[in-house]
Amino acid sequence: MEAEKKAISLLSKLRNELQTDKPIVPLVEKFVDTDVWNQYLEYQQSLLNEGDGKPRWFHSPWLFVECYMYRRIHEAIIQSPPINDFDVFKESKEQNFFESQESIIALCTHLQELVRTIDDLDENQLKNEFFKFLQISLWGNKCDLSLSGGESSSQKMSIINSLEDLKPFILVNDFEHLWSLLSSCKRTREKASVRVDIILDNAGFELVTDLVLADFLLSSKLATEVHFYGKTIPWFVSDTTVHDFNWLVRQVKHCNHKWMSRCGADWERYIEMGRWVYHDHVFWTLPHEYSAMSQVAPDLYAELQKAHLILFKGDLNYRKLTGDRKWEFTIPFHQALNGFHPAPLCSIRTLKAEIQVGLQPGQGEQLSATDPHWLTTGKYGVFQFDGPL
Ligand SMILES: O=P(O)(O)OC[C@@]1(O)O[C@H](CO)[C@@H](O)[C@@H]1O
Ligand SMILES: [Mn+2]
Repeated sequence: MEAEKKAISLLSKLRNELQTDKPIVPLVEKFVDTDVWNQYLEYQQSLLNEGDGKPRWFHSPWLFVECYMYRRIHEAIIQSPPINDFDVFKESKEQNFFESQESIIALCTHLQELVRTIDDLDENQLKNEFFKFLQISLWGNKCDLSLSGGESSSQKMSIINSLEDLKPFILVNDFEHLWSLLSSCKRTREKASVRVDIILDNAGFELVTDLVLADFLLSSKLATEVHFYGKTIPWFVSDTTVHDFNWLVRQVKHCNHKWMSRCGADWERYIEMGRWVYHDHVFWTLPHEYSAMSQVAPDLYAELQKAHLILFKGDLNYRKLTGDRKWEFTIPFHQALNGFHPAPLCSIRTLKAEIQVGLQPGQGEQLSATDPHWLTTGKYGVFQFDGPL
């Protein structure tokens, strides 16, 4: 109880600093990333030459202060032993999973039925199925808990039946590039292994859509191994940690629905066999944009270079890919990536923040005229690809 009281008082102090636009203060508790964070703070400070020269909550880049807020929430917890590994968002992540049960059952059933006949599918049918699983994973990204302020954001309807209706809301669709990349890897068989890396976003329903996609990639032989990347600390409310990942696979396996538990058993086997590999890296919960990765986390960059394709899930990843800058809508994605190119990559993201690149001339303006909130509601999505150099 003493520890809880301490954590709560640190959290109210944080809320007060935020609400009254206090200066952003260095982190104090020693942790693996404390020094890197404080260096970044100094860097932000060096960019300022007005006022008292201190970055403040209302006057600093949103990407930076938003990440900082989640890092400070974590600091309040690690400063309060013995509850120092408590996940403040665990309950809402689990609730999202349970509330989406019916949709999850529908997805697992679809996958299991498909897998049984997958070898009989012709090229075109396989391509259609691949596109379906990608769309499921895309719209799964609507279900984050950060945009809704932690309020329930589960998937109650079966997503598979909505895919056709949602197609007009895909603003950039580079699906053909993904298909030709993976199908040519498979056809030419020049590579013994084909590796797809998925930079995960939210736990709960979205994670199921990602695992179902990853399962399809193996079952269809479009990939031979899938590597996942999650967060090392609770992040943006719903983001996946290793505990969420393992918890979800266990839950799916122990569910008393035949096809759902079959999925869970398959997934556990993939992990045991090393066909699915989960990676942790502290870089994902730093405030840096991804063009800084090769400098700040060269080991992670080198790991990503081993992939034939990297899928970046979600809105925050998109903001970090593009540096969260005020780009023109028509700037090419490749340019906005600012030199970040460990391997061919694709962003799978519903739009929840005011940034979008790579649109056709006039497309953004037209959307603004017809739907003023198109950038932030999660109603629209993209498959945006940056291919081999
Ligand atoms: O990365 P995700 O889960 O798709 O979205 C995270 C998000 O909801 O959090 C922020 C708002 O707090 C925005 O960057 C974004 O809309
Ligand atoms: Mn998220």
